[in-house]
Amino acid sequence: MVGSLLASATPEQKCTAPDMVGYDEAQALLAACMQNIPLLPIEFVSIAQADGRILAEDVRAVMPRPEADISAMDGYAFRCADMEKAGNTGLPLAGQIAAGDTPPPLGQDVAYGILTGARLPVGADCVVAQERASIMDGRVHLREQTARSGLNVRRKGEEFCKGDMLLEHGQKLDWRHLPVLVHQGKKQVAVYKRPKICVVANGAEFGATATDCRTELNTQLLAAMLQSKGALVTRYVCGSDSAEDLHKLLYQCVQEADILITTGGISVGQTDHVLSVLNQMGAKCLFRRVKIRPGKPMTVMQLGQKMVFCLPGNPAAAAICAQLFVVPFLHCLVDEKYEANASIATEGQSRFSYVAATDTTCFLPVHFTENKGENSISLVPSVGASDILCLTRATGFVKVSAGETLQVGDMCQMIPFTS
Ligand SMILES: Nc1nc2c(c(=O)[nH]1)N[C@H]1C(S)=C(S)[C@@H](COP(=O)(O)OP(=O)(O)OC[C@H]3O[C@@H](n4cnc5c(N)ncnc54)[C@H](O)[C@@H]3O)O[C@H]1N2
Ligand code: MOO
Repeated sequence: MVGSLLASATPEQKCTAPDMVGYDEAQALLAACMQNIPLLPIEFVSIAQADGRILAEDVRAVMPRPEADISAMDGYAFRCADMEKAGNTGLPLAGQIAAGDTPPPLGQDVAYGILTGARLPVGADCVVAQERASIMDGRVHLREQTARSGLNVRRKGEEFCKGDMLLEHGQKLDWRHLPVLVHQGKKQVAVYKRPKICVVANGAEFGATATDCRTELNTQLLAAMLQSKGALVTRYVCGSDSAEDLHKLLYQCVQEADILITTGGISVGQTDHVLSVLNQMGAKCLFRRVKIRPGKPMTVMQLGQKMVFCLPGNPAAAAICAQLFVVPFLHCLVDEKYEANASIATEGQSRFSYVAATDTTCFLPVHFTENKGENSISLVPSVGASDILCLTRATGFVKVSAGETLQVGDMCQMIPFTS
């Protein structure tokens, strides 16, 4: 089998689109293509189902929080000026207010017992904790503490006022955002539909008949990465080197997914069928191969309205290419603008030097540390594009553009890995 493959070596997979484009050109081609791709449709889900979804509306406060002046302590509420005037005689206790009660307005020269979370009577402007007061003959006396206006009061609107922007469109929702939505009385929230993605690995080394069997890794890696961006991912493996098998699988995936991602089989080897199979299916290349390391075989195609990202097979290359091209693409489906590496880069001083070849933009796994206000970025040792352990040691990557040199001590930008 090995002999026959070498003997019958055929020309590499063909594509009429720009081949071996520079990194910036690849990003520009993708950005231009994005202009014709509509945002994802919107759907309404209950708050209980909103975790992990991307918000498709701006949420402004329809009510303030706190909704009224609220006691922050179990104690006594009164008007400061009344207590000051009363001095040693204290103020008579006019009643008790618990959370959930609607108290009557505060009368002149009286105090109320009040519990944490209870609404202050209109007219009261402070609360003294019960351990800092004493009751004698039904009157409240202060111990050691002088009252001041605002003491132990959670002021109406101190967290936010009616009309304030609470959550912005495009926000990925998690447990932190749900109380805000619930507080605003929302039963449902507008979110973007999850794009359906099929991630397809291929290679006979992952099949049951392989004599030198390998463990397929990339579909797990990519599914986790893209699910965290709001996508619904299904994983498939074509465990053979047959173009027909791959064709069948990709055809099925096109029926079920909005976006296709392949990994492996996109280089120039005899069994790299991804490009030719997709071509046969009618897909057109946006760009074929990029002058980057890792990830040179990275190819993007369009099959009708559907995008197909053909990632390299080497796991670290697949991961970096997904971060560079697929994650910004997903971000763009819920935002109007395409931004490569939309995540905010972190600046630090390089602890290493690196010279990028004149024609290749390099992406290096790095570790970011902060010590006494000094940000450092160190190179994570890696044996190359197949290295999976280096990904666990790295917090992100640094781009060194083609022909550029990074020196020790230079300021550089780490693009953090998105989870
Ligand atoms: N003559 C040339 N050979 C290669 C070139 C080249 O330009 N000329 N490019 C090299 C580069 S760079 C890369 S990257 C690889 C990528 O090739 P493919 O994307 O076609 O990937 P495969 O050949 O299928 O696999 C490469 C490597 O990765 C392993 N792999 C593949 N898929 C997975 C997976 N899902 N999980 C785990 N590991 C996977 C596979 O077993 C191979 O070891 O091509 C170079 N060759
Ligand atoms: O470009 Mo490849 O991804 O280095 O092995």
